[in-house]
Amino acid sequence: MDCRSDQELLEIVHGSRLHTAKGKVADYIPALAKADPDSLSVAMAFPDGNCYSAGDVEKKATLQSISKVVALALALLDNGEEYVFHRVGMEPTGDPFNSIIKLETTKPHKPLNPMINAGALAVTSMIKGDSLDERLSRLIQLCELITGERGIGYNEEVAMSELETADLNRSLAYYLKQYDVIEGDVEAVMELYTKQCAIEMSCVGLAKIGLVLAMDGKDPLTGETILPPRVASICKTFMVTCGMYNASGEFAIRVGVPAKSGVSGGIMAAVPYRCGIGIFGPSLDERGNSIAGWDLMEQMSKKYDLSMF
Ligand SMILES: NC(=O)CC[C@H](N)C(=O)O
Repeated sequence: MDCRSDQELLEIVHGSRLHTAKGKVADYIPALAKADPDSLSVAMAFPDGNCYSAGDVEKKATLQSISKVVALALALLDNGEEYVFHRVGMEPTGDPFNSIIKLETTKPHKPLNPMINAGALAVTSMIKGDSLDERLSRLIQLCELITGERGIGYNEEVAMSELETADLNRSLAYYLKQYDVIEGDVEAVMELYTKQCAIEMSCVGLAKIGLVLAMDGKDPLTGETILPPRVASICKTFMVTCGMYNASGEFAIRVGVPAKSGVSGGIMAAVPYRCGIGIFGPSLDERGNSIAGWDLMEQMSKKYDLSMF
């Protein structure tokens, strides 16, 4: 049985909210430390157009690593599979998202997948456009097309805060430039990447992204192809193998759906042919996933039998 009311979700939110106290808001990007650790919101979007939600649904938050999925889709559309995977691999790392270690030990020196920071920086550098503004607006336009929402923007304070403190990401990007994985100006890539990570939406927007991926790239109401099925399939596969950082294996066992998280506490999930799920809950566990969001996903997976395995 699928969810049929906001009230059903509210009951699950009440239970999961108890977990927020056990986690911690990300503070390595100083502006993210301002988030309310007790905040929690969830939305489930269905192919029939119904969307149920509960918690602090109106609150917008930044995508952070969830943006890596949309950026990958755009880089694939711009360059094709062969070009992209010549520069970025397809394997999970088992390491934290910002780790540099395998970049040096793997030969050739290309990032192992597009969901870790090194891989995402390479992918972002492949987005086409004549200027940084054009590249960013193409990415935002794709977000608008997928969510069906207009007026999506990015949070300037969060973007600046990350750009000023992103020394680790900067070192990953310069390392990649050395080995020609990133071409062109590293600082421009850094600026685009931090703005991309700071794109803002509510949990409803996240659920809509999940829904389009769940429906193989189609808008279920109009039947319009928003992303080619192959692109949607690649995105979902990476979400299963690498979407929840170095907790992706455990998440597959406990929840069993393609999902991508971000350090703002977002989780975007695509339950094949059933629904899209969006969550924001800024309090994180030690691996950088929303602690209450993870619990919500587990409870929803049990209640609605969501696991694809
Ligand atoms: N895990 C994340 O959400 C990381 C995104 C963040 N902008 C970073 O690059 O560190």
